[in-house]
Amino acid sequence: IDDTSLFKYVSEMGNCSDDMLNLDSLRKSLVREEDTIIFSLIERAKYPVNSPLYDERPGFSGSLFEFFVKESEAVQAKAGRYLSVKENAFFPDNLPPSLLPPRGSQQVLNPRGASININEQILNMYYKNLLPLITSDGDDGNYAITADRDLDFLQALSRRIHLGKFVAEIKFRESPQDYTRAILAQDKDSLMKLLTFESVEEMIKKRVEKKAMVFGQDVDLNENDNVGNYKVNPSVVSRLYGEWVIPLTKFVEVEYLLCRLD
Ligand SMILES: O=C(O)C(=O)C[C@]1(C(=O)O)C=C[C@@H](O)C=C1
Repeated sequence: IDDTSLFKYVSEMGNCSDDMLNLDSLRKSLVREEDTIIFSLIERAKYPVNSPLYDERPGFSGSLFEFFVKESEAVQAKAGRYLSVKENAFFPDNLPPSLLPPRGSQQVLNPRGASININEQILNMYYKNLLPLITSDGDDGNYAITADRDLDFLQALSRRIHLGKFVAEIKFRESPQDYTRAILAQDKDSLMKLLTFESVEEMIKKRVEKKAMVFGQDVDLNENDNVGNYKVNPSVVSRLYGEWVIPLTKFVEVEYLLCRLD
């Protein structure tokens, strides 16, 4: 792709928001999403694992949790949630249409890349790795509120991870030549190397651990009373980012770039 066609592509993007096209401000959005993710993790960790919520149940064609998510997503779809390219449903098939009209198209992304949805992978990671790590054993019967906390947490994770599409778009626009070479060769390893900044990743892992200490401490009026008492183990939050959030964001970035020139 030469500079002229890149310029044409960028100018055709028309009314895209500046915030989504600048790596610094997009990174600020990722930092803000950390707060949402950590608070929703703390909220979910208040309840035990409540495993019957996730078991197949007669009458629900799946688990109670799946039923809860599908019904919640249907309401949110009607209220326009999925009109935003930043939102991806966990069960996107058969969602009802929005009752609100679309809010002016934001065609920042390549249309094929924009439709990438790895929520199935996020959900599997959640059941298999995350829930056992952040919850205690047990069943207190509070299934509806537990499912509500799960969904909040999952939506925050999903939003953060799928912002990788925007990060990838910006990176492509910043170095079109380097990326084009790797995209034409469909070379995932080179793409992964090009988009990786290890120092940024290290900083994120340290910052989320610190945020977990600050957000998760017990606050009372006697100073120093609760030092070291946290609602979730801060190292679990750093692990969450190091093992899942950042790798899945990078996976989305690579998938996006692979179809960027389609
Ligand atoms: O900030 C970036 O450059 C990103 O691509 C995002 C991100 C992340 O997931 O936080 C992913 C890859 C980079 O190595 C650093 C950070």
